Parts: sequence; structure tokens; C-alpha cells
Amino acid sequence: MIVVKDLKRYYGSGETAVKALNGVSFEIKKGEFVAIMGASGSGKTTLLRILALLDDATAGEYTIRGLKVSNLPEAERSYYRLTQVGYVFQDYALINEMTSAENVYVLSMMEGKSKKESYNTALEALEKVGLKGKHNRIPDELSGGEKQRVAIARAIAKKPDIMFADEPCANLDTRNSKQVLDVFKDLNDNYGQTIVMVTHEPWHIEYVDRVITLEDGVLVSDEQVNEKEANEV
Ligand SMILES: Nc1ncnc2c1ncn2[C@@H]1O[C@H](COP(=O)(O)OP(=O)(O)OP(=O)(O)O)[C@@H](O)[C@H]1O
Repeated sequence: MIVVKDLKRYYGSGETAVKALNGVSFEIKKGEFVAIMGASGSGKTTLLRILALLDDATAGEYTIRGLKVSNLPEAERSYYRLTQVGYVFQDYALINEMTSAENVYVLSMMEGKSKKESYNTALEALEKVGLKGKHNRIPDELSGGEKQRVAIARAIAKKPDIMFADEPCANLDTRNSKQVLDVFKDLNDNYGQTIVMVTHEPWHIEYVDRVITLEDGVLVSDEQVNEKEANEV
């Protein structure tokens, strides 16, 4: 599904350039749940932002399902971002004045779907993340873990090819983190959702299939931690 070849991302130029990514190559198959790990400053967020089309690489090649996204014109990248890629950020990025259902269906309405269809899709997505019956609550009336699950519902409502999560449990206690990780695992196991998640917590490894570790912008290990049947790249 994803092929990355010799990806580089430098911040600044010349002698003082920060080589946040310095030639990273790997492939991710459809249906994999992959963790990106590494010490602070190793390049995890930089890599995820490029994979999620939120940033451009300085050099290298990036393809999703055979489509060379690193070369797409901005309008097409923007369409791809809106319709095919799901995001979950550490701060949830929910709109405080909106209910859970509204937060989920606002994106679907931006795609031009009817309010009724968007609302029904939102309720279905909220049910999948275990929030049935909480569709009318605003973020202030939810726990941190529930807020993050609303953000996950928003991401899956558009049935994305790939879901990207950047430290989704960074602001959560262990109990809430487990609920969020259980939702990711359920989406991956039962719906085949491809997930790429940045995390620095070693105990999160038990939830994922594979761990890619970065050190100073270089891939230093790529380890299968949970066997799955072979799938298409
Ligand atoms: N916008 C920027 N301008 C300059 N340097 C940057 C910028 N963003 C990141 N960097 C540098 O690039 C390197 C990689 O940063 P990145 O945020 O990708 O690391 P990380 O592994 O996600 O770290 P953390 O776990 O602390 O979030 C670091 O040295 C960082 O200081």
C-alpha cells in the first residue's frame, strides 16, 4: 500500500541544515498496524507528516497504492488528504461547540454528502469506537479517551485507505490509552484498517504488528512483532 524510497527531509540548508530524515526506505502492506518509534528528535513526527501528506520531503519517492503522491500537484494532494487519509492527533483537534456526531460528520458534509447520510455514517462510526449513545455530548462532557475516540470516529467515517496517528495517547492515562489502543486494534483486526502510529511507549508494542525504529533520521530497525498473513504491498 505504501512504498517509501530514500526519503529525506532537511530543515534549513547548508552546513546548519537539520537532517530530520536522512534516507529512509520501507514498505507498508494493506492491513498492517505499524508503530513508528525512536527517541525524541529521531524524526518520527517528520516522517508521519510526510506520509500523511501534511508536509513535503526534500528528496526521495513516496507512493500510495502505486500512485506517486510525492509528485502530485497540490490540488490533488489536498483532495487525497480530505478523502483517502485519516488523521488522529495527540490533542484530538475537536471543535468544542459541536457534539460528537457533528464533529464526525462535518468532514463528510464538506465532501458534499447530504446531512442525513453524513449523520448516519457518523452514528455508525461512533458505534464502532464504542461511543453509541454519546453522539449528543460536546467534548467538555467527555473523558480524554472518549474525545480521542471521537477523533478516531471522524477519521474512519470517510473510510480512509490509511489512518495515521501521531502519539494518540500522549495526553491520556493508562486506562484511557488502553481503550484507544483497543479501538485501533479492533479496526485493524476486524475491518482490515491500515494504521501507522507514532508512539514512544514500549507497552504499546503489544497492540501492533510491526515496529519501525528511527535514530537520528535513519531507520535502525524494522521488526515484525505479531505475525499476520501476507498481504499486498
Ligand atoms: N520545523 C522545523 N524546523 C527545524 N527543525 C525541525 C523542525 N521540525 C523538526 N525539526 C527537527 O528535526 C528533528 C526531528 O524532529 P521530529 O519532531 O520529527 O522528531 P520526533 O522523533 O517526532 O521527536 P519527539 O518524540 O520529541 O516528538 C529534530 O532535530 C527537530 O528539532
